Amino acid sequence: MTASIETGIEMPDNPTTPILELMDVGKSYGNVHAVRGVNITVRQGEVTCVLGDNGAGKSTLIKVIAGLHDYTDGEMRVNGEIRHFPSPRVALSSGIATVYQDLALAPLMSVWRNFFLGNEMHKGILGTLDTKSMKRICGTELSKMGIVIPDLDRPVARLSGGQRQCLAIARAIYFGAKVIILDEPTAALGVKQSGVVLKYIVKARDAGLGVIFITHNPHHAYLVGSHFIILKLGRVVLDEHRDRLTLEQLTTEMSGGQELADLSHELESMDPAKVVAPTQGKAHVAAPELSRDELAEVVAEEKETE
Ligand SMILES: Nc1ncnc2c1ncn2[C@@H]1O[C@H](COP(=O)(O)OP(=O)(O)OP(=O)(O)O)[C@@H](O)[C@H]1O
Repeated sequence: MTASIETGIEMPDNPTTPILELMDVGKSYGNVHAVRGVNITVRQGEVTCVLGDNGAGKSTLIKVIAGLHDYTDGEMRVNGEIRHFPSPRVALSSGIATVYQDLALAPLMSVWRNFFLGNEMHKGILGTLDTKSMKRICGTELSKMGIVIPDLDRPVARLSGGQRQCLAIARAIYFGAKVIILDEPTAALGVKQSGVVLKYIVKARDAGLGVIFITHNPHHAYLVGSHFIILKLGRVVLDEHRDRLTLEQLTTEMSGGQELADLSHELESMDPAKVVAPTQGKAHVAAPELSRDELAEVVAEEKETE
């Protein structure tokens, strides 16, 4: 193992060995197959984007990698070794950190207290809190990753959503993450704040981490992603590297891809004269108009079948 100069994070000696690999991984809850046959390779210095609609299996995938649930099929390898994590703590000690949407920050506590929450530094025989060192390290780590928070005593509740996300990510990196899973980090943010987080994802990537970016948003994913996986009903329906995929293709695939194309053809083939504009909130299709002769034919046919 070697340590990255920037972050002090241990990296595999052979950089070609993926940090994390899922091979045909499946997870069932009783009869419900939440994910099936999932293959994902996460490498250091790459952002792997996992996209999918509601119910696609994203949360289940996070839970499997983060050690909340064990997988029921396939293999998960960390640095080439097959692993089953019995708990999130074990996943974390193996360098896999997850930043959930609720961030696990204490809003009324200061920035530096949150940075060290659960990992406080102590000094002297009385074991008093080493406030000075914690503030110094917190400031250095945040500025190393390009986050400027002038007052580290400020309560976290007074930071912007983007800054809070970055603080949670910086904390995970400082405490040894090699793979960082970001659960929809831009979902609740506006454009500017999303930009703050996306820049930070790039910084984490450039510091040599393997980033798994879970999102609904193909535009955000495409700005930072090295490769893209779309899950649908628990299966991988797209797995492509950036150089083989355009934003347009990714957006189309995310919004339904082939299904939308089929629907579009179906709609185009419908006679517009037979589709009536919505009336009082209800769309209806007009009954086909028949000529007198056609009507007589239909009546005759119906009589025959009676
Ligand atoms: N604990 C559980 N027990 C039974 N079924 C579950 C459980 N958790 C998830 N599922 C099912 O597994 C499938 C995938 O759910 P999952 O929550 O992983 O999807 P998701 O992509 O994260 O969706 P969302 O974006 O809505 O959170 C769904 O059909 C869901 O109902």
